[in-house]
Amino acid sequence: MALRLPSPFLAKMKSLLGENYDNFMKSYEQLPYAGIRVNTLKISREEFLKVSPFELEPIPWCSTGFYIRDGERPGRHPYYHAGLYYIQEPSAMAPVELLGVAPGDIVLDLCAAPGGKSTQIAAKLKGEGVLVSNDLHPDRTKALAKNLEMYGVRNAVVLNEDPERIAGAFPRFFTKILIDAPCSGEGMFRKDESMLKYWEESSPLKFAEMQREILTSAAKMLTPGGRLVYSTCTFSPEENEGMIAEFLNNHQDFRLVPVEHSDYFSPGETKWLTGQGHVGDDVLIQLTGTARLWPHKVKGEGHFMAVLQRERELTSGDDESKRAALMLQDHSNDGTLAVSSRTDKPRERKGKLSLREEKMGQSGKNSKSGKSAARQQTSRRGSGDRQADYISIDPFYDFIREQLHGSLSGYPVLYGNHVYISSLPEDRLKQLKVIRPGWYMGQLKNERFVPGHPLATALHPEEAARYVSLSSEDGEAVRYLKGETLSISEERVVCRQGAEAKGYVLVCIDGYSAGWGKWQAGMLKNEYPAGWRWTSV
Ligand SMILES: C[S@@+](CC[C@H](N)C(=O)[O-])C[C@H]1O[C@@H](n2cnc3c(N)ncnc32)[C@H](O)[C@@H]1O
Repeated sequence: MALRLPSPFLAKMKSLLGENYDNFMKSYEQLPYAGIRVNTLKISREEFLKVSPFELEPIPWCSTGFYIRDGERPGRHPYYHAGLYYIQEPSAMAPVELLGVAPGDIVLDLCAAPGGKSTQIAAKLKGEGVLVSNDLHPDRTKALAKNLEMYGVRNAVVLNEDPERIAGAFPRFFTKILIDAPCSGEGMFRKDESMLKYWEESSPLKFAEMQREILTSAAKMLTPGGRLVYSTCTFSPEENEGMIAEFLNNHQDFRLVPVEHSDYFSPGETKWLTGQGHVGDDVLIQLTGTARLWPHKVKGEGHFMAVLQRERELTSGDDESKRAALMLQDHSNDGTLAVSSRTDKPRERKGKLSLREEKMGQSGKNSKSGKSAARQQTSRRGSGDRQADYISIDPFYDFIREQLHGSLSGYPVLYGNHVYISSLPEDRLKQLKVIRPGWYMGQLKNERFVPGHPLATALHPEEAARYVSLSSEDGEAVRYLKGETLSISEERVVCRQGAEAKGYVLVCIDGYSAGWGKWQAGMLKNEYPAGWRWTSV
């Protein structure tokens, strides 16, 4: 059925596009393009090209992105569950490519759910540096956290906050910021018809209001010399060139970094700004350096991107960014731990961490209830006992020493009896609504440590004491993903020197980690979490 586009939208596009309008309209006669992006945290691009179950065509603006043929079902392959690729609309892969992320960067993805761009940023960080992924909407942060876990990201913190509150906690802190802004979604009508339901003539102005606030908060968090990419999937000038013009007018210490225009990156439309208030000539010239992806010019949906940079000159406010860089360079001098399976337990902590008073997902404003939860735990364990406020983390250290090979670096954080390794010190997150303070290790239970699923998905087989690899082709992998117990002979359990086959096993699909199992006497007990299971027939 043909797409029924709202007539005020069509009239607007006609007046904006003039002679290009007919070409633009023809794009709605085509099917949207489907894409996947290789997750290089788990597999290299070259390896993926060798094992890909799909016919791939490179996406010109993203070296790890590929078009797949219409009708393919990439969500129904075991490699999807092993996190080898992310299913992503091709144009949506462009903004992160312009952010220039390098390992060691301190990155904020401010409007991040469900995590397409966060997983792309994480792949570029290669596990070094910090990724803070935030979304305002609590429900959407669940999908965000799950995707970061599925794709084996070790150094992400997930927040559910208003950007202005994050700005209060992290002034001039981030070297890179992405704002993939909430927008009127005009560029996605072909891909996602449901966007049409919410569109009204007034939508662009409504969203512009939100975007203005988000940009203003983000500006406070960027280090001097840092880079900010602003992107939308809409055509309206108020949300795009107009928003950036206003931002540059109000932020004299920012300049636009021009995007190199090409067959696919078209220049920003400065002539559309007429009547949008005063825009100086200097700003107008800069704005041509923004970029648009047009559905009638590229194989992808409509997108807009602007790259902004904060001037580098040193001011007194630099102290915080310098501290951030130092903090990341040295985890060892401030009471935090470099957790390594090859070294002994750090002595200064005596194997214990104090219980955190707030519970997961509770912000400073809810900390009262967090306190009472902690108190209840204390009283259950007996008042007057000085140990009552403490939980032994020893079983966790025992687990990593016995089961893992290699080093895990970061700040160990306890939320209740849940252990995380965070890329930020715990006190940096104190006042914020934290969904995940870091990489989830597992749970301390009855003086034992039960490893969590995200610990497994981010490991490589050589880091585990033992692993077993299931084939994606003979149905065994799907049976594991469905939660079945498998019969696995002892010879198939690959053990690190000195380890016996019995115990926790990293379960891999064609050599790529997917979850835990527990092997004993020829049987692999399934530890794949119920909520993640393969449900299609
Ligand atoms: C375009 S979507 C982001 C898509 C995401 N970047 C990705 O690649 O998967 C915009 C997101 O902004 C979130 N959002 C809306 N208002 C926000 C605000 N004021 N601050 C932060 N996030 C906001 C929405 O919940 C939505 O998830």
